[in-house]
Amino acid sequence: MTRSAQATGVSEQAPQAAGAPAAFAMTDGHVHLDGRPVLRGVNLRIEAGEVVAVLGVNGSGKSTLIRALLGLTPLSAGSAELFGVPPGRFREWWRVGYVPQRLSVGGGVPATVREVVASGRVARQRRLRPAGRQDRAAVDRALDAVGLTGRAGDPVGRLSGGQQQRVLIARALAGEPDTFVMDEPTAGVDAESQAHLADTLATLVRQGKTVLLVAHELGPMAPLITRSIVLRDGRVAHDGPAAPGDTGCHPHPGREQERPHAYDVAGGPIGSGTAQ
Ligand SMILES: Nc1ncnc2c1ncn2[C@@H]1O[C@H](COP(=O)(O)OP(=O)(O)OP(=O)(O)O)[C@@H](O)[C@H]1O
Repeated sequence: MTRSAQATGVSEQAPQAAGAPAAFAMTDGHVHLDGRPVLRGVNLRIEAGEVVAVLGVNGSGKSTLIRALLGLTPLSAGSAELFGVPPGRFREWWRVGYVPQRLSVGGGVPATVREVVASGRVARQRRLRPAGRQDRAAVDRALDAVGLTGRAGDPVGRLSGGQQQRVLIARALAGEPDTFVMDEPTAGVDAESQAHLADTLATLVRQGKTVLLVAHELGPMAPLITRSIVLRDGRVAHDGPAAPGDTGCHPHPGREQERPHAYDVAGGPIGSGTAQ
């Protein structure tokens, strides 16, 4: 295990003031895609400072849930809020670092690693102002955090899948947000990149950042997770603390692969009706 994955220590950030709005909230959220219900009556509230894993079988609606929380996929019914504001009216986008499942600048775009990471500063920069010293320093720190300083000048297309995932994480870090949303950051990622991610995540946890991540396999990130939400067929099947060693009837975030996919609250396997 990497050094900081073991250090799940106390947050360096002051606790959230009482009465502060949740980082994410959804009330009776429904999403239909192609006329099919994908999210069905989801209720959840994620406070600032929580480190939450969203688990579930393929097609259970994990990506759709986080996209809906960010306003990237519209709700067909119900409501969502980001820091107390509906996503459509939310303006403080610098507060949220989103790490999508895949790098989308790849195909033929000759952007360098540094350029992609620097794009994470956009929400922080004032319009039409060139990047300043602070921006460059933030990009340098982000590259260093994911171990890609030496690759900064390389086209991203030349990096491995795991390294490209680290570029996306660095892009989110560069914006210095207080909240991270990561969609399967370890999917198809090599062991070295997984260890880097666990290190980075441990640092974020120590800093008191809010983290919401979708994962199939938590691996070295498992000890950092404070809460797990399991989706089943577009509904929340489990929502509770992810205590290490708690293998009772609750899903254990780090052991999905041992028991094919997540388990439901009754301890039985989640139906595979929606698996792809
Ligand atoms: N743009 C879309 N149009 C139509 N259906 C979609 C769209 N995106 C996702 N779906 C469907 O919605 C369901 C939930 O997809 P989603 O990607 O949210 O699941 P997931 O739990 O994140 O799956 P995975 O683990 O495979 O990423 C799936 O059945 C999927 O096929």
